[in-house]
Amino acid sequence: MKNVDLIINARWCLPMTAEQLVLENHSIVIHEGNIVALLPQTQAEQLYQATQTQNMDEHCVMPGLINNHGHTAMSLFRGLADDLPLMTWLNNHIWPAEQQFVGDAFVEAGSALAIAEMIRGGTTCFSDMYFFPEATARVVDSSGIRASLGMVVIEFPTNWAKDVNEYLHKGQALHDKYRHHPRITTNYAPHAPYTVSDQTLQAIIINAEELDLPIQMHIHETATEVSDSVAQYGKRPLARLKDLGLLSPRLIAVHMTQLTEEEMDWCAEAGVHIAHCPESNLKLASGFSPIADLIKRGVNITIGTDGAASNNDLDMFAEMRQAAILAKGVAGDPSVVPAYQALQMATINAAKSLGIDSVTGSLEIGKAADIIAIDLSEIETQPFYDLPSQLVYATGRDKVSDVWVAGKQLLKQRQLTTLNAQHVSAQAQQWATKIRSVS
Ligand SMILES: CSC[C@H]1O[C@@H](n2cnc3c(O)ncnc32)[C@H](O)[C@@H]1O
Ligand SMILES: [Zn+2]
Repeated sequence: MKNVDLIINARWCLPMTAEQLVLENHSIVIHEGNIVALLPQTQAEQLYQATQTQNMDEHCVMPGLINNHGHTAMSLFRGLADDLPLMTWLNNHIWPAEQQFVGDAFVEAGSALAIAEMIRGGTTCFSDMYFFPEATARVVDSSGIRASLGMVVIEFPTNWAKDVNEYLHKGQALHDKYRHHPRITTNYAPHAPYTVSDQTLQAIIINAEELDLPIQMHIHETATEVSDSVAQYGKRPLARLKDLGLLSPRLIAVHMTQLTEEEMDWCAEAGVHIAHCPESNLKLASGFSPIADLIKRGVNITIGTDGAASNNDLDMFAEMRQAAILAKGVAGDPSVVPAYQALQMATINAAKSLGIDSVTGSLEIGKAADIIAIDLSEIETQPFYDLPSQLVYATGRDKVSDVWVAGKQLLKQRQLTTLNAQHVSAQAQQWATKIRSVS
């Protein structure tokens, strides 16, 4: 008998390693944060002795979800400015509010709120793009979640940095500080084609190559972005970025709602990843990303919620369902984006885009134990025929009962274990009082 830290016995297990592989009555054996075995429960009982055993008798366990694009601290702006198109929302509401309120304390409180919501919704890893990422990093560190934090660049002065040099310098400092952290990685995060110059993008491409990092950027979010670029540069944004050499497997292009056939071919040829944010795109009426056409070409599609100021939640279960359903409507074909594919987008595809698929994104021996348990015993998930279908089309985030990241339990029977829910809520309410009083 081998001694191990934890065994999770699950009625159903969806490891996300091979299409439609559903394991029944299996055990996930975890030691020092990693998965050391995944085998039938009867065998596990003979081979391993665990310090702790968790029986998930009516649950499905699967890899934690990866929210591949968001602005965590913006959770404090949830509901501040709704029902507006993107540029009105940004220019008249969000950017002025950010100028007034965003700082280290705001980002720490907003990140705690967002991370608490994500853990309760089964998200074990997120990719972020926001100011004061060191404040987010502190909450990532203390909460136990996993994250890829953006080294942001936006070419106007903000409370975070006054010019490009300062943005790049502060980004580099973040990278240096966390380069050996077991759960924090970094990415370059130039905001958008309309806020970052050619020269800066060229510098970012070189830096990303040197540090071997992904680059995330809002691209082709709206038709206005595309027509403005044609007026300013004589090119659509993607053509401009292609000429600069940005299209590569490093790039995670966020949104991509406006795409020609030729542009989709470029993405496929260059190995560009896409962070599809269907709810944010729908709410801002930005358009729809043609993900079924992109998938046909072999483009790796991942899913993000975007910030809670535009979504207005960080619910990856809702986002998976929206991605699957919207794709069918846009393609006029119900067979596109079946449930399993939506689950892949929210797990292994995102891990690949972030360069962390050797660590997370599926339940496999040697990977970190980033695991969620979903209770399938309730009325809403009866009867039961097909596990992926049930998870995407019938289950909600409220059915996530338990969450582990690197083997540490962050949610236990729906209770947060590393964040104080009352304190997080109280802080958010205090910020709202302040924001309300001056808005
Ligand atoms: C450089 S930090 C991120 C920056 O992006 C803003 N933002 C939030 N959501 C969106 C979106 O959907 N499109 C473009 N920009 C967005 C956020 O407010 C920060 O200023
Ligand atoms: Zn965004």
